[in-house]
Amino acid sequence: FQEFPGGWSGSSLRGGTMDLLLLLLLHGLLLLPLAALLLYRCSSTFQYLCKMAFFNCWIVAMATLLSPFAAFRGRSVENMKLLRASLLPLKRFYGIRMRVRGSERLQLPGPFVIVCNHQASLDLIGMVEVIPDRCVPIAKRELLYLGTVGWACWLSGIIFIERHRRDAAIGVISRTAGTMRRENVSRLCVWVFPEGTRNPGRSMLPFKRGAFHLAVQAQVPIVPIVISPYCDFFSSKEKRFTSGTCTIQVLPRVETRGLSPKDVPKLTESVWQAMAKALAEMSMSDHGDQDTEQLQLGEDRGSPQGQGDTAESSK
Ligand SMILES: CCCCCCCCCCCCCC(=O)SCCNC(=O)CCNC(=O)[C@H](O)C(C)(C)COP(=O)(O)OP(=O)(O)OC[C@H]1O[C@@H](n2cnc3c(N)ncnc32)[C@H](O)[C@@H]1OP(=O)(O)O
Ligand SMILES: CCCCCCCC/C=C\CCCCCCCC(=O)OC[C@@H](O)COP(=O)(O)O
Repeated sequence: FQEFPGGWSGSSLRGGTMDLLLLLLLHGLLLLPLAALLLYRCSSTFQYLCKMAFFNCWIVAMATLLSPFAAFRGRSVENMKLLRASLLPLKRFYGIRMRVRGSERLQLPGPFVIVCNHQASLDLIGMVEVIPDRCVPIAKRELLYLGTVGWACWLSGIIFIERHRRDAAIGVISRTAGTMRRENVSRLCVWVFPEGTRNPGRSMLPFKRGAFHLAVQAQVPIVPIVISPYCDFFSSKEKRFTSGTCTIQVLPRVETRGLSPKDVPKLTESVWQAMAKALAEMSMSDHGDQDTEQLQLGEDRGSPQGQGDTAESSK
């Protein structure tokens, strides 16, 4: 290499450039987290995206970690305990305060079907707050293809249906009813989102009938659960996700003993009405807050089989 005036050689010049690049890279590495932090503080959209990314990453990470342990047991509803435990901390990360009302209504000795409104994937956080032991959700088949998440769901006994293949879905539901009847001794409960898809906001879609056929076929009670609207702290449309309070209201159970398939439309409608009323009351009051008096009035007026009181637990 040719000598430069001042004694700089080509290689030392290249070395200097490398040093400069390294310095810039180091600054970049230091500045990037700072910039991200600043953006997180200033932009609610960025905050929403980060929180949702964390939600999905957490689920994938937990599924990947836990599936091998669950696999030791094989496909079993007992694995739901692992899945539940892994999702329980999420509410703390997000600063979501959960209030559960009427949880004693879930302490039934026999099997039953839970029906719950479905606003967003965030419902998982509410679901794990109240889901009883030996209870499996019915989920869309697409979840089965989400790698380790699908594997974890399958190992936990989650029931998959193809929503667009009605006959196949009805077949799965009938077999589930059979299992519920057979496993009467060791009680199996099923959790269904009867809207059949996510529906953000303060209203509910008309219910699909599968959950109600299931309960009638198995001759087991239906326990409706209403999760208060997330609007105060979460909106996927507005890309907003802050901390907040969520109320989960367990409604009185509805008996199905003696009912036949022809009673299903009326049964579906009456449960929808009871849940819509509870949801409307929650929407009107702050954070889905409701006083006990209102609830008891609701029970007297509304549901066919009012049971239990309205104990509240705040977690
Ligand atoms: C760490 C790892 C963590 C992992 C976390 C993951 C956790 C996962 C959590 C999981 C969360 C996942 C959350 C999710 O994935 S939510 C999505 C999945 N859930 C659902 O789809 C809800 C259940 N679906 C239904 O109930 C639908 O009814 C089906 C799919 C069955 C049909 O839908 P469709 O739109 O076609 O119908 P329709 O309801 O208007 O009914 C039409 C006709 O069919 C009759 N009919 C219906 N059913 C039955 C029956 N069983 N026996 C006899 N007849 C039946 C009915 O009476 C009616 O006839 P008629 O009365 O008009 O004459
Ligand atoms: C090899 C493949 C690798 C795949 C990588 C997996 C990435 C998966 C990321 C996150 C998994 C999160 C799963 C959350 C499940 C939430 C359940 C849920 O809310 O399902 C929606 C369903 O009720 C209704 O769906 P639609 O509203 O009809 O739509």
